[in-house]
Amino acid sequence: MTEKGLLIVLSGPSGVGKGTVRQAIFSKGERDFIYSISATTRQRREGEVDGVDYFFKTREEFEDMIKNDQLLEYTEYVGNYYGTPVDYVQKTIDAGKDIFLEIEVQGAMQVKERMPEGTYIFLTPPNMDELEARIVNRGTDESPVIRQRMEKAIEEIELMRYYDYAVENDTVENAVSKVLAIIQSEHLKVSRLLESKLPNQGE
Ligand SMILES: Nc1ncnc2c1ncn2[C@@H]1O[C@H](COP(=O)(O)OP(=O)(O)OP(=O)(O)O)[C@@H](O)[C@H]1O
Ligand SMILES: Nc1nc2c(ncn2[C@@H]2O[C@H](COP(=O)(O)O)[C@@H](O)[C@H]2O)c(=O)[nH]1
Repeated sequence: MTEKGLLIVLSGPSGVGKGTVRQAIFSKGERDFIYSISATTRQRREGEVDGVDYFFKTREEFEDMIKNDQLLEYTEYVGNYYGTPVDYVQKTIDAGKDIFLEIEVQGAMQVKERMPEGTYIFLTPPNMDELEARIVNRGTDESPVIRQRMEKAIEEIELMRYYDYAVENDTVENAVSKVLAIIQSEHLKVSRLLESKLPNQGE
């Protein structure tokens, strides 16, 4: 039996460092991880590339994706749609590769309903002042949007209990090693399960 890839959902409030931690994990090159590129109707930020950071869509295009069942999950977050194209996720897992979804909490809960076998990791900030400082220092959002993101963050942290793991992103290095340890242990669980299903070689 071929081992399927893991579905890894890295979630947590905006600005906590999901992207930073995920990129640091990918650049270590320890496994052949794949990133699930989301679709969004949000305006492209300076430096963002269509098809690399996001698939940038109009609202009409996004609503067509919803109608055509092309999304594993989607949500409206601070005035824009965000969603995960389903085909790519399924094909990657079937090909035996691990796929990372970097998404907010409402979407993560939808994925958990559909794919409970996934690994759900919630990244937490050391405290709320540090979270706000990270969003402000990133310099990508105006004050009203920062306020909305911080209000959302309080609601999102309430839902942390529905995740399999919580990892504090105090330093990127610490968070990366904790997430990698979780993935390694999830792989071990899958391998042991597969071994237990093989016919006994000694018989
Ligand atoms: N451990 C850390 N210590 C200090 N700063 C950090 C840490 N991790 C990330 N940052 C910084 O915090 C800011 C937000 O990080 P990042 O964009 O990765 O967050 P995110 O959770 O992916 O945000 P979003 O969900 O809005 O895309 C960035 O400027 C990043 O450099
Ligand atoms: N439910 C989903 N949330 C997503 C997806 N892609 C990104 N996100 C999350 O949205 C917020 C805002 O992102 P930003 O790029 O505007 O800062 C953040 O928490 C992202 O993780 C998705 O496909 N589905």
